[in-house]
Amino acid sequence: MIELNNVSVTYPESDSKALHALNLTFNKGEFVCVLGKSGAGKSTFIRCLNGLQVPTEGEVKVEKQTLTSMSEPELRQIRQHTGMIFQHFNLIPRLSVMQNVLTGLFGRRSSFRNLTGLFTNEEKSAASAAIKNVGLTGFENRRVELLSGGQKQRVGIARALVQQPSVLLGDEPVASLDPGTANQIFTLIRNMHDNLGLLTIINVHDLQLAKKYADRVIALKDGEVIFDGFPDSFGEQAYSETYGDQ
Ligand SMILES: Nc1ncnc2c1ncn2[C@@H]1O[C@H](COP(=O)(O)OP(=O)(O)OP(=O)(O)O)[C@@H](O)[C@H]1O
Repeated sequence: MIELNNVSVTYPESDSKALHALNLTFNKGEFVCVLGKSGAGKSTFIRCLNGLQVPTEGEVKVEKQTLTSMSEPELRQIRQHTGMIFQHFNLIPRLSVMQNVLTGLFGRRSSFRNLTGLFTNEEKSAASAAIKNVGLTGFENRRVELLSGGQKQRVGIARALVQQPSVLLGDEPVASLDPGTANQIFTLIRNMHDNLGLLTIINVHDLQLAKKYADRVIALKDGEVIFDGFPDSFGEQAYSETYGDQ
């Protein structure tokens, strides 16, 4: 479970708040899409959920523990169980699919073992299973720079999967993909979410994707929550409030 209590973020050298006193609770099993136009605060919000962004006010609690008061090992433990997928995939282009997926295991290994680049057979089997789950069996040794955008995002998902996450966060993971591929990636994420009983929170530009895949939609405007409810309840009024100038 993730809980935000009065969370605000003000960036240095900025007059306005990127997030404004957010109070939200997310439970295991929820598939949440976060909508909002450019600059609404979606990325800042997602980054607050795994401690990449520290709130200027308020607190974020994960499993009842406050992120900001956690020790480094505790924070590592939380991050290890939080998979993250990104718009630009954040892969290492010259490395293979297998090597990229194995980096998902770094959080649970010592820095020394990570430096050696050596992995146990068990770790390699876990990575192979994740690669199979995203439909990339046969591509294990392919350099990721040679893959299509959709295939790269599948590698990103496999890297998250190998972490054995309980939470999956996505910052515009399909914004660089064509609509057909975006749908395939969302189907894959939704299946993974259902099979593993995750809490999934994803920023998305496309309202249709949010309506099709999410259980809950949150809309942000100028750092404030202006809608929080079922996708079917997100109608014309909410749309124009979110994307218009009202
Ligand atoms: N590092 C930063 N320093 C200063 N201001 C920032 C920084 N990052 C974001 N902002 C500002 O905070 C606000 C929210 O930005 P954020 O990136 O969270 O929005 P977003 O909804 O994710 O936008 P987009 O869809 O364009 O990625 C914006 O006004 C932005 O200009």
